[in-house]
Amino acid sequence: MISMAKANRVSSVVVDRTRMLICSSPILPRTPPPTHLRPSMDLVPVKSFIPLSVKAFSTKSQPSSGGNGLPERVGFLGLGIMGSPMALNLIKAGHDVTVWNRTESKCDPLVSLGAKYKPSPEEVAASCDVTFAMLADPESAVDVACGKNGAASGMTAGKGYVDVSTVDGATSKLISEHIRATGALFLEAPVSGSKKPAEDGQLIFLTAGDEALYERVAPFLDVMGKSRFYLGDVGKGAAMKLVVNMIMGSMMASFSEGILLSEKVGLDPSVLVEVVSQGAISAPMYTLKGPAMVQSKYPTAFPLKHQQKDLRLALGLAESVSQSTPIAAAANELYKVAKSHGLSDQDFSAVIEALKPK
Ligand SMILES: NC(=O)C1=CN([C@@H]2O[C@H](COP(=O)(O)OP(=O)(O)OC[C@H]3O[C@@H](n4cnc5c(N)ncnc54)[C@H](OP(=O)(O)O)[C@@H]3O)[C@@H](O)[C@H]2O)C=CC1
Ligand SMILES: O=CC(=O)O
Repeated sequence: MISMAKANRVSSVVVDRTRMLICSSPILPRTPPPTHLRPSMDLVPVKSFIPLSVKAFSTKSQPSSGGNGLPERVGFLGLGIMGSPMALNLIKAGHDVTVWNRTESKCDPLVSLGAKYKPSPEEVAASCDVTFAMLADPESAVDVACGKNGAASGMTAGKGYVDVSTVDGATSKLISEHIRATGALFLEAPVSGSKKPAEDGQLIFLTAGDEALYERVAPFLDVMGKSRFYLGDVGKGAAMKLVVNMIMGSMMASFSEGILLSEKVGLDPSVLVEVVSQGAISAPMYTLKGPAMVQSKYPTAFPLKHQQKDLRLALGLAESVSQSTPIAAAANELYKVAKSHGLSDQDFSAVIEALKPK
């Protein structure tokens, strides 16, 4: 179902995976649970632990089968900027997709294209072999997976849960615990790449958790993405994603300062964007967003509130290993100011507004 060119790109990363597994670093030290993980939350209790049987699944990435020879039924929870195009690509590729979203109306376009609808995460999980979740933040990811009528309540042995939201490692481990207690398998698989790569099936998956599930869902990841990395134990995928987005948030803050400084000293900021694009610090992100930023336009691809969330979580990760991150800490403050100016739902490039005199 994927083109040969795409298949080749994907397979080259899979070969590299062996090296990545060998190079993986020790597990990070434990950190105190964040507020949304504390016991006051209305979570469905973890059932008694059922040992995993990785032998239950093939270690080959295809064919995609629910273990009964029939095609896997795929669930998708969370149809925001990212989840909608990801689920759409699965439908377009001919998969049997069942969707749920908190705001039900967002399911309609996908249902009109052939998706099934279920009224709760639990019912999606119960009716599907593998369920993906693409949710806003740690709180919503935990609620949808482990809360009342959450996905874990519909999980049983033989099923799989793949959380592609950007969350911290502690959140991912909590969700993993709830899912695995049902006998099902868990994979965290946050994505690098924004709205357009999601639409184009060009995301980069940063996965960790049950390797048998990684192999099993590889055909789906290959529909939605251009490459995939398997990084080891639960938490490693979350950590990789947070480090990448920490760098990205600082880059955007620095670019914003440059645009405004160039303007103030009488340079044309559009020329600055062009100069940057031709040199060693060129980045697709600058080329894509720079021209609009110069015109004070921020069409939302990656909401600013999510970038600030990622910086916050990355700073927590850094603190847990006593790694100094002063640049990211300063950038985080800037995104917080931007949020206080009502820019949460704008693209994260709107952080430049926080540097303008009000
Ligand atoms: N946009 C991007 O460029 C990228 C985003 N990401 C990450 O992917 C995730 C999703 O991002 P994106 O699609 O942009 O975000 P959106 O804000 O567009 O969508 C968020 C989704 O989460 C749901 N949601 C939020 N709160 C709750 C809740 N309490 N209970 C149930 N569902 C809830 C929303 O439901 P509803 O529709 O009802 O509001 C919606 O489906 C985030 O973790 C983000 O950091 C990763 C890579 C790129
Ligand atoms: O998380 C955002 C992205 O562009 O990647």
